[in-house]
Parts: sequence; structure tokens; C-alpha cells
Amino acid sequence: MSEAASARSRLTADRAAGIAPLEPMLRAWLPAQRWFAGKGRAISRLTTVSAADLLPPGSTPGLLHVLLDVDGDCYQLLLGIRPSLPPALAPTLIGHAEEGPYAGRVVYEALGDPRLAAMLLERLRSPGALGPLRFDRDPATPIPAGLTPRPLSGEQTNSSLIYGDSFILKVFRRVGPGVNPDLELPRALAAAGCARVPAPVAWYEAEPPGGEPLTLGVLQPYLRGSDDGWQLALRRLGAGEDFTAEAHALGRATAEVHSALAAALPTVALGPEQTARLAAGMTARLAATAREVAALRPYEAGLRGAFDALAASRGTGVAAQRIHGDLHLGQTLRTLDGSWSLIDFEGEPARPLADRRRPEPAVRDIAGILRSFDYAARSHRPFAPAWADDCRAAFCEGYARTTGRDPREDPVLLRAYETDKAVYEARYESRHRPDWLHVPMAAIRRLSEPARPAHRVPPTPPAPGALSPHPLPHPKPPRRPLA
Ligand SMILES: Nc1ncnc2c1ncn2[C@@H]1O[C@H](COP(=O)(O)OP(=O)(O)O)[C@@H](O)[C@H]1O
Ligand SMILES: O=P(O)(O)O[C@H]1O[C@H](CO)[C@@H](O[C@H]2O[C@H](CO)[C@@H](O)[C@H](O)[C@H]2O)[C@H](O)[C@H]1O
Repeated sequence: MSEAASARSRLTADRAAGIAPLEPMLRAWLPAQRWFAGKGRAISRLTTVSAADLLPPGSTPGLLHVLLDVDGDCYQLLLGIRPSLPPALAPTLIGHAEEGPYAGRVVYEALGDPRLAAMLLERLRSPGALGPLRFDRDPATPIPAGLTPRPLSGEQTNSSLIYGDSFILKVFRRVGPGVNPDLELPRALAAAGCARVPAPVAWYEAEPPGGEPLTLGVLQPYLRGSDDGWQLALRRLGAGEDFTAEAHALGRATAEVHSALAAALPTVALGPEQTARLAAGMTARLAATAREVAALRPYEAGLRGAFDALAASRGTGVAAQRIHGDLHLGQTLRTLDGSWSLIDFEGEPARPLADRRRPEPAVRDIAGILRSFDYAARSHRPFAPAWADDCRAAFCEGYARTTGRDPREDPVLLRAYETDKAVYEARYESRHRPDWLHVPMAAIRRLSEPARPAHRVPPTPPAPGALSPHPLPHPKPPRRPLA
């Protein structure tokens, strides 16, 4: 680190102490933020973990990087500091400091200030350490100076900024020790030559002395003009148009990503005991969700059937690998050339990072997309069940075309994962969007009924040069009725 950078860096106990007078205003501001996981509960403990100036002392505005411990969860904040706030920045206000080193100044959300957002990109362009933070980048990808930032609008788990329609920076909000899969997996895929995922070009982390780094932000190419798969599906539905060609192509793209992940990162064969443990985990999640979401309780016993069937079905085990972990149509982008890309490999935001980094059956992602077609069809008036069924079939056929293996050939596994996903969604909707709870509840009702026999899926011949997502010997399960 240069002397100047060293002088600027201020991750020290006294800097963190300087933040202490701001803690009451942060305590009041946090619960209103979409990305704050502790909504609905009073904050009982809030302490500053670290604080660092990202700009030289005395800069106006100032840019402060802060990690906060809020009831055991660590959050990343970027605070702007100014003597007063121009009217255009009024919506970014957090509060007025009355004591401490920032007394008399306004504290605000820095990502909403184009000047400070531009400074953050500058930092990412210059790799190196700054206090507790470490900035890194892929030397092969140029990042031009002076790109104009704009915040991404809309409901999100994290906060994203688009720079000059060329790059998008995701600033993770709830962070934990260990590399975030949203950095780890796209880097592994890029190294393996898989072009289905935008490759990280720069990133920054916190490096606690002697501890594992925490991933704080990732910059990647912005796929300009691309269509979000969820919005695209809704538009097609609204116009009464078919979506099966896209669903088929998305099945192929998902299979390609799974195959590349299986080839690049460790895979494991889950034996019968581990599969039973997997089913037990799903059962426990169901029980916990039923305690929280009253509407789920009448269906709990019926839903458990899917997990019991999974635990009982495995003489031979299940192949597991690194996967996306929270795949749904909103995590897919159809680019201008008509091909599909997958984004947001963070996994389910509420799960501990170590769990999200564990290999799992690829069918978990498949179930996520299949649920998404149901979501889309149920957002439409009138409900369009045939549209969803056709898309679900086309997606599975596309997947099979690439891998030679149709996910519907393993109905017990698929049903268990669909059920687990619907349970997750019931909790997600009851916490974040209660008006949407009826969508997963419709699936919950269906999945709580005993599995019905359905048509046998004809085996799909793989396309020439097909990839396998399962490099492990993947035993054929006994034939069972479809979920
Ligand atoms: N590389 C990209 N190119 C274009 N748009 C993107 C890209 N990455 C993300 N987006 C857009 O940003 C939105 C939020 O990104 P996402 O990774 O899902 O963030 P979060 O973790 O906050 O949910 C996506 O729904 C998509 O519309
Ligand atoms: O995008 P995130 O990683 O924040 O994912 C969370 O939010 C999603 C909603 O934005 C939620 O997805 C659910 O709603 C979608 C429609 O809005 C639907 O397409 C998905 O199938 C459904 O699961 C996701 O579950 C949650 O983790």
C-alpha cells in the first residue's frame, strides 16, 4: 500500500468509535431498507465492526465504508457525509449527526450520490488494499474511467449500480465470512470458458486479520438491452403468446451451466444416509415455516409425504454439485442475440453462506424455474395453467436435450425439491410480499395431495456433443409415477 493510501486508511478502533454517534440514526433507518433481513423485529444490538474512509480526510463529500453488526448479522453500508444535502439527494437522507467527528453534518446513502458512486468505481479500477478492504480486478478486462453511474431501481436483496450501461456493480448488503458464491461461481465458470454467466471484472472484500475474507461487491459486464426472463414471460402471457421455445432454450442454458459447474468444482455422491439427511432438512424447514406461516399448517402433514418419499427412495444415492441455488425467471436474462444468461449466484439470501456453498442436486435449480412458470401463470388473469405446463415440459426437454437426462425421470427427487421451494416461497412471501402468498399456497395445496400417476416421459436422446451435469455415475432411479 502506498504511503498516501496508508495515511488515508482508517480501519481502527478509534475510527469505528467515531461512528458510534451515528448508530442511533442507523438503527432508525435500517428497518425501512428492503435488504434489511431483520424487518418486523426491534433491533436489540447494533455495533460498528469496521469503518474506513474511502476518500482522503477532509474530502467533501466524504465517503465512509461501514460494516455493522446488527443482532449478529453483518451489514455493509456506504455513507456519504456533507455539510448539507442538495435537493436532488433528499431521498438519500439518513440523518443529521449531532455529536462526534461528523457533528453538524448530514449523513446519507452514498450509492444514491452520482459523485460518490463514481468514486467507488475509481477505487475498483485501482486494485490494492485500503484499510480493511481489498480491491481486485481481472487484468484482462479494461474498465474505462468516468463512466456515469445510475442506481438500479426495483426491489432487491442487494444494491446495484449501472455504470455507463457497460458494467453493473452489486454491493452486497448482508455479508459473512467466506467467498460469496456470486463471485466464486461466475469466476469458476468464466475460467472454464462458460459464456452463459457474465464474468466478474472487479470485486472488493474485507480482510479481517486472521479471518476469512468477506465478499462486499462485484462488478460485471452489464448485458445492455437484455430482457429479464420474468418480465419477458409476463409480457408473452399478457399477449396470449407461447413461451415454449424460450423455455426450451433456457433448459439448455441451465444444463450447460450445471455441466460446467460440475466439471469445474467438486461434486459428491450423496449416499442413502445423506439423502435421508437432506430430506430431514426439508422436513425441518417445513416445520419451521409452518410455525411462522399459519396458512401452511393444514398442509404440513401432506407436504411431508414428498420428503418421506425422498428419504425412502434412495437405495443408490443422488449426485450433488455446485448449483445456482435460487434459480427463478428473475435470475435469467435473454440477451439481444436471443441467448439466455444466468445471474445472481448468491443462493437463497436467508441461508447461511456455508450451506449455500455446499454441493446439492442440480434438480434444486430446475425446481426453482418450474415453480417460476407457475408463478407467472398465476400472476395472469385468468390463471393460465396450460401455459405453465407447456413451459415446464419445454424447459425439461431442453435440459434433457443437452444432458441426455430429463429431470422428470426422477419424480420423487423433483417433487421433493418443488415442495421445498414452495415452502421457501411461502415464507418469503409472508415476510416480504404478503399479497403474493396465494401463489405458493396454490402449489402447496397441490403438492400436499398424494402424488398422482402421470404420463411416462419418453427418454430424450441427447443432442450431438451433449454435456453431462453428472460426472459421477448416476444410477437410474426406479420408475415412479410423475410428481
Ligand atoms: N449483468 C447484468 N446485465 C444486465 N442486467 C443485470 C445484470 N446483472 C443484474 N442485472 C439486473 O439487476 C437485477 C438485480 O440483480 P440481482 O443479481 O438479481 O440482484 P439482487 O441480489 O439484489 O437480487 C436483475 O434482476 C437484473 O434485472
Ligand atoms: O431475486 P432474489 O434473489 O432476491 O430472490 C428472492 O426474491 C424473489 C422475488 O423477487 C423470489 O422469487 C419468487 O417470486 C418470483 C416472481 O417475483 C418468481 O419468479 C419466483 O419463482 C419466486 O420464487 C425468490 O424466491 C426470493 O429468493
